[in-house]
Amino acid sequence: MPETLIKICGLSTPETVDAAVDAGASHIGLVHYEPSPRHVSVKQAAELRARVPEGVKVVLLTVNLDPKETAYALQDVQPDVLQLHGTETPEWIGLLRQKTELEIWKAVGVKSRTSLEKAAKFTDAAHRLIFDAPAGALPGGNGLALDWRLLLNHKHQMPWGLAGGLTPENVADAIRYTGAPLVDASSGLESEPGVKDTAKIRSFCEAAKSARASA
Ligand SMILES: O=C(O)c1ccccc1N[C@@H]1O[C@H](COP(=O)(O)O)[C@@H](O)[C@H]1O
Repeated sequence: MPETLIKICGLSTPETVDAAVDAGASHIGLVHYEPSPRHVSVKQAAELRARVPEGVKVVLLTVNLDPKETAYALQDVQPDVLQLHGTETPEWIGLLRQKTELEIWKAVGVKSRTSLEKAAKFTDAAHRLIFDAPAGALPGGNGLALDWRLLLNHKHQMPWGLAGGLTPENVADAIRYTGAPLVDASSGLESEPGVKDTAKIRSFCEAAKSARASA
């Protein structure tokens, strides 16, 4: 069984970035979205990005950011992946893909099997889908889980990942139940909104790795 990829998102300090790298995360997520308690400016994101060693990928997360701001952020941060967590269309993502070599992930809120079927429209546009709970107070990062049963027997047409309310306590079950090739967590690893807890980051990575080993 291939390794489950682990994305730790919403990191905003050097200490928590280092903790996620040391714990074995494959992806470090930086949220550039002002309404979020995890928002980092382009300058902060570029500084955090610079600490991440080769071999660990950096994901810049934006929400309906306009094309000029997106270009500016990509140029300064130089992420490996751009995660789009708003209502970006396949057409817009397709245009972006023509202009950059970057890997692009599209987050999709899943409330029914229909949501999964509709996500097929991103097949030729994005490189990976991130299945999250439907939007709440924020478009994501609400600590809400989607109904994992919806993913059972779903025929995935492209690479994907599971997000939404993942914690050190439930991530192993999530991996075994859904077979997710990538898990993505943010608010479940915090002591308060926007404040990551390094012990939770470590426990999450350990639990995800042990689930992969026992699957
Ligand atoms: O983390 C945020 O603040 C955020 C803001 C806007 C869009 C997405 C956001 N986070 C992403 O949402 C999912 C699920 O997060 P959670 O584990 O339920 O808190 C994940 O991809 C986060 O990176």
